Amino acid sequence: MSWFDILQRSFFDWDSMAEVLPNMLMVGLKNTLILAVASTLLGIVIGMVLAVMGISRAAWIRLPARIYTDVFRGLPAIVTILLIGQGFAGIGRQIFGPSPYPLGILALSLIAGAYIGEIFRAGIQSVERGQLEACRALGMTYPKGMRLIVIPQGVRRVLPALVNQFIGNIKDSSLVYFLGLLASERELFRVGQDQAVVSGNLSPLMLAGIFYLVITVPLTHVVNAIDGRLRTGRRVSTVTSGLEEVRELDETAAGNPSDEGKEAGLPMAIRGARLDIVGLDMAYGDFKVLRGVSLQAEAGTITCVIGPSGSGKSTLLRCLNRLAEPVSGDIRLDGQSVLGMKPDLLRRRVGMVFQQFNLFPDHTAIGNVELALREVQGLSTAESRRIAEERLAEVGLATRMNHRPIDLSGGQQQRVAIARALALKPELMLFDEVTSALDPELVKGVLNLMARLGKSGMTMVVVTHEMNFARRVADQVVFMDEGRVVEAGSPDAIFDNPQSPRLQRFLSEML
Ligand SMILES: Nc1ncnc2c1ncn2[C@@H]1O[C@H](COP(=O)(O)OP(=O)(O)OP(=O)(O)O)[C@@H](O)[C@H]1O
Repeated sequence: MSWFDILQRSFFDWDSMAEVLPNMLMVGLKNTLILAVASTLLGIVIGMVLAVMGISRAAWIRLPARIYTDVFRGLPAIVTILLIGQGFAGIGRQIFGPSPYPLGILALSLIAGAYIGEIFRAGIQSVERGQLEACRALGMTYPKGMRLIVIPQGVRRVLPALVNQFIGNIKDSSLVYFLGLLASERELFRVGQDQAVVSGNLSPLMLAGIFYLVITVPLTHVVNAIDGRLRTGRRVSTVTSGLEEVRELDETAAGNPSDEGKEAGLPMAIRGARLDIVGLDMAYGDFKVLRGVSLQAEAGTITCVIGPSGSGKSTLLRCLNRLAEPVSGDIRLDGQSVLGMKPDLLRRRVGMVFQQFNLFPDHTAIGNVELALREVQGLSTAESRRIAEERLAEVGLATRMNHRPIDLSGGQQQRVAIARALALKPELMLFDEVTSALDPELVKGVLNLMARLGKSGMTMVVVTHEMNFARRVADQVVFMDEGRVVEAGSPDAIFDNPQSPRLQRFLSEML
């Protein structure tokens, strides 16, 4: 007999394969899928609990999750399966009857949970900090921001790794036969192995191997395709030049002529609050970032904060909506101290726009704007949508409401972020270097929008390096250095008649 014939008889004996095929399908495949699906689902539940524990700030919550993960990831799967399957056999019999099958699922889940927990944790921690900050700035509580934005984004990022885990469970399910499964519970491997003994060749086992590959290989490719699609959504190609964007915005402004009490392009009537900051101190550990900052902003005015890098401008802004907590001093909105308010209630009154936009990438432009209206303000879906459409139209994005952030230019993204903050009708708006991340030709559109907003009655505090903007639109300009307000006054006083040598030097470098 030739080598070819010997190999064919051993591995590809069609008769042996045909004989085992019905059993392979009806018993083996069914049981393998039940074992793998059930243990992955239970593993996902265990993994999610472990991941949430693992990112807790409390060490006593993190520690048990760590120990669990180390133990179940460190032990060989077969050891865990035997320890659980045989160690708990008596209890298992009382609960589940003579079948060791449920204990097999439990053992596989405990192992999968340890890996899935680490996968989830890595995914959640890979979501940019700005996403949670944006949630909090919109008035969401920490758990709500995690549930609605951070965890779904993190989980989506690790979808391929989760599928790998499912594939791992399909393969590990072949170890469960060590528990002595009943004939009706045999999985693919066991069916193949038993028949191999009967037929005297390896063909039934080969067929089991082919079944494993038929399940796992296409699955990997399908999930990679789904992952790619989820990552970007349906891409819309819209290349708009920055100059075109400015024209669009100008048209929006002209298309909404001012009514009584309403400004061009921003028909929403806004009532700004008066802001008083009194002797504010803030420190990161021992490092004092703000030192006795005091300043007032009348309702409906624009205050531009300028100063060198590291002077504490962003920190001051973050104290105003309590993304950073001051050490001492006071902040008052219309005379009411914000330090006694619940932060999420305060943030419904104080909107914030960030340098990096921090839009939610999985949501469209309109989805970004309506989310907090629904989830924070509790408005109906229809009402949230109506308001979101209005706000987006006002910032010149009526035709791009269904675009995802990835399909918008930086300037358009920043305008969505402004619309998102405006939708909650804040009394005070904070802008943290909102044009610094934009290409130069996109800056003008955003600045023009902010200038229009400033005329609408909104109180605005704007941290900016755009000196021309500050000179043109600010009611007052505040110069900060080393955590202190060094000089504050009208744009003319600050830019044309600076008093302190530090401001003079700063301006000579900036202008
Ligand atoms: N989370 C933090 N932990 C520790 N130090 C921080 C933190 N955030 C900011 N700082 C430090 O606090 C100081 C003030 O930072 P802040 O961002 O408020 O300054 P800034 O004037 O806004 O600067 P820039 O214009 O560069 O953003 C800097 O020295 C910065 O390194």
